[in-house]
Amino acid sequence: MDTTLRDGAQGEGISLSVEDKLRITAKLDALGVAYVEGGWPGSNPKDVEYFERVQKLPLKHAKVTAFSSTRRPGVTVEEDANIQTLVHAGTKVATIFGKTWDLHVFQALETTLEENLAMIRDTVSYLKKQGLEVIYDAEHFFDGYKSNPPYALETVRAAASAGADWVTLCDTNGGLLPDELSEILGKVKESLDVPLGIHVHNDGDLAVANTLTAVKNGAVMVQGTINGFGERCGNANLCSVIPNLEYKMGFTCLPPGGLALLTEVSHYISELANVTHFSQQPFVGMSAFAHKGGIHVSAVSKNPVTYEHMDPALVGNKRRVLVSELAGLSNLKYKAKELNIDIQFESPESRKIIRQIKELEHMGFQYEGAEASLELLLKKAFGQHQDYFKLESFKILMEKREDDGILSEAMIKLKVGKETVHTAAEGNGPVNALDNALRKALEQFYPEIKAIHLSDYKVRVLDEKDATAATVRVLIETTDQEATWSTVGVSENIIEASWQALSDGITYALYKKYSKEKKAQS
Ligand SMILES: CC(=O)SCCNC(=O)CCNC(=O)[C@H](O)C(C)(C)COP(=O)(O)OP(=O)(O)OC[C@H]1O[C@@H](n2cnc3c(N)ncnc32)[C@H](O)[C@@H]1OP(=O)(O)O
Ligand SMILES: CC(=O)C(=O)O
Repeated sequence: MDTTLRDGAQGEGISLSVEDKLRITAKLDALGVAYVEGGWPGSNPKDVEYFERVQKLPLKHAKVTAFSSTRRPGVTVEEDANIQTLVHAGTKVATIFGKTWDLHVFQALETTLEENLAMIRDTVSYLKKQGLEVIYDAEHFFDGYKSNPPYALETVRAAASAGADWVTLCDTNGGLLPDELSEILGKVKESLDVPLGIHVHNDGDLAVANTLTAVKNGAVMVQGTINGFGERCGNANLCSVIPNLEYKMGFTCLPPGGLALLTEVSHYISELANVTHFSQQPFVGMSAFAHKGGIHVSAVSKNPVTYEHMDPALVGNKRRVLVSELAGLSNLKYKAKELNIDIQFESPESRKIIRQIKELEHMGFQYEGAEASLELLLKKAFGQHQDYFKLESFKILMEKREDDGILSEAMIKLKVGKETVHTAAEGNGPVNALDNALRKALEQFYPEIKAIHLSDYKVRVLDEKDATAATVRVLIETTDQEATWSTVGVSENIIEASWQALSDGITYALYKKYSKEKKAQS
């Protein structure tokens, strides 16, 4: 059961529109998730609209479930607005959370232990009478059990005897240890005969471990979120839970082919949630199968099992090799093959380029984040590059006027083939002016440049103690309709570092286009 749209949306910085929620529901359905918890209709109009519209989605696998608490103390289910909105949400499944922990009964609900049991019973039996499948989430089950074992068991028995189809044990505060979970789950199984689920938070960084332990001990429903989004430190990350269960433990969670969609789904949901995807996320992160150390790459080239716990393709991810100051010849070999560069590996040039990369990284260049600059460097080292233009000079003027803000203007002189071009352009800053002047100069020769734009510009000060004289690294991301590529520049002068990255970005675009055309012709 995926709860990205409900508990995931409780994560700091996550806000999904109705449209986003519908698209995520369809994506989770395509992945093959059995239950999608879509939200809490009694909470806000967005979720009410979602439940209205989700009924029209043609879902193949997923049952959509709506969430709510049990009725409030001292009111009937018919009088409780939350329960009534839940019933009108139009789903066939409802998830209800109720209190297990006596401390919560006294201090959060401010009621009695008996009334809490009645709230659970009344709510579950009412929803069953409405013909709904009911998942009962026992909030704080483990903390409740530690505080008062008989009462904790009584709450879940109340839900089961009222007809709950599932009882989910929750580690709501996320501080549980796997051994504690096994022991308590064992006790629950002795006194409850209903399918058990598990819902854990990640405050002790153990949500995945606890979830796997619960499944090993008999839980048959897992609740979690894509990328582990969720309240505080998040929920059990389904992108880790699913491959561990399927690939390592032999359980089936998704229909055939589902596992291989996991990386795509994880990135898609990050994108819609507007959250940068965590590169080191196990299984689905960009770095999950990225090899940097020369020793690792050497061995992986011989047999990937040497440094990979599984084949990345099984979860739809792929192997990457990074070239940096920690590279050996093996990194270069792998990268050259990937980039289609013809290299004599045992040649002095290969050793020379590795040395050059290490020296450049020592100066502050960073090629693992700037693969386009690396590709150009390798092409140059092996005589396979082409100069599409050559800089003769540039000049930048900046003028601050009292009433008119800051004006930046760049003048640039380039050689393209035998012709010399001289142009000027303004910009809202010196780098923008330089970028505009460079494009203006080149557009008459390479009109395709119009389709290219800068999509990111990052500056990092490398040696802060030198204050304004410090070396800076500029990383630029350039985009056309098809792809995005990154380039790097390093200098004590921010304009020079920007120029290096800018000109590499444009050169790479031209190289990409013309090498594609050359290939098509041959
Ligand atoms: C463990 C979990 O993640 S549970 C899900 C948590 N998610 C959310 O809270 C997000 C959605 N929540 C909301 O939109 C709002 O909190 C609402 C609409 C549900 C309630 O809003 P309000 O009526 O203004 O109440 P408020 O949020 O201040 O307090 C929560 C109330 O629910 C009560 N409550 C808490 N758990 C339960 C429960 N299991 N059964 C019944 N009532 C409960 C609390 O005692 C408190 O009651 P009080 O107002 O009498 O003190
Ligand atoms: C139900 C729920 O979200 C929790 O206990 O964490």
